[in-house]
Amino acid sequence: MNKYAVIVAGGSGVRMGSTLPKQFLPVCGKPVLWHSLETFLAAAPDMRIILVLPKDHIPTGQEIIGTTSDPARITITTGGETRFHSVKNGLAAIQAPGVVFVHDAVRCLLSTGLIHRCYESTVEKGNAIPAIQPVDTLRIETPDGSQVIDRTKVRIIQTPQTFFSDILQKAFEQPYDVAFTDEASVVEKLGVAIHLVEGEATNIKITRPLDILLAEKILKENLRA
Ligand SMILES: Nc1ccn([C@@H]2O[C@H](COP(=O)(O)OP(=O)(O)OP(=O)(O)O)[C@@H](O)[C@H]2O)c(=O)n1
Ligand SMILES: C[C@](O)(CO)[C@H](O)COP(=O)(O)O
Repeated sequence: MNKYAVIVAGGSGVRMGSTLPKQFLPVCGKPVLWHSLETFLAAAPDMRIILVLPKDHIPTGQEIIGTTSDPARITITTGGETRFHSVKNGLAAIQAPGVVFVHDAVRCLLSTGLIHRCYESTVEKGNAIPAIQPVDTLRIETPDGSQVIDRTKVRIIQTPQTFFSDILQKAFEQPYDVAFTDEASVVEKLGVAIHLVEGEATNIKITRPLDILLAEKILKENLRA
């Protein structure tokens, strides 16, 4: 079956507060984005990657692709106004039916094992959304204050969110809604059931400066293991 990774790197990284968007910042000497590309290239020899980049950073992206182990398997497309629009642009570059992994470029610590788990679960159940359990106590704000909620019923959602291309492309024909914070929310609006798979605690989304330090530490430990 054809395998496509749509790796979205079209954001500006406001919460990181750096001039250079966070996907280009170094972690262990290589750009964040490079680590994500290499893991997808390593996951399957027939994996093709569609990399979604901000318009102004396409030359930087091309340079990074040139330093990967297989630049020929990576094509570039331009990002949009929101993550939804960037994913939609990426999906437009898919030429033939297959399984599609939509992944945040800034979750650069995912393992090939997680990619394989998502693939197998998609083939079996139609889609796969990585999720982990919260470790903190959770409260929801109410008009009177706040109420504790049952954390055993809550999951933290990650990427790669994995689907068959036909359903994903159809879902992304829907008009944009601010409630679309990930692919699962877009596909679910078509009435499709969403299947969670076990995510990884180390599959963090690099968002703030602290996350760069955490990513360095996790990557060094992984390399040692
Ligand atoms: N218009 C956008 C916005 C986000 N993304 C990508 O979606 C992923 C997750 O988004 P997020 O962490 O929110 O990134 P930013 O939007 O860049 O960060 P911020 O919200 O802090 O500005 C990132 O890899 C980001 O580059 C994208 O491709 N296109
Ligand atoms: C897709 C995602 O990473 C799942 O946790 C998340 O929803 C992206 O959110 P952001 O607002 O773009 O950071």
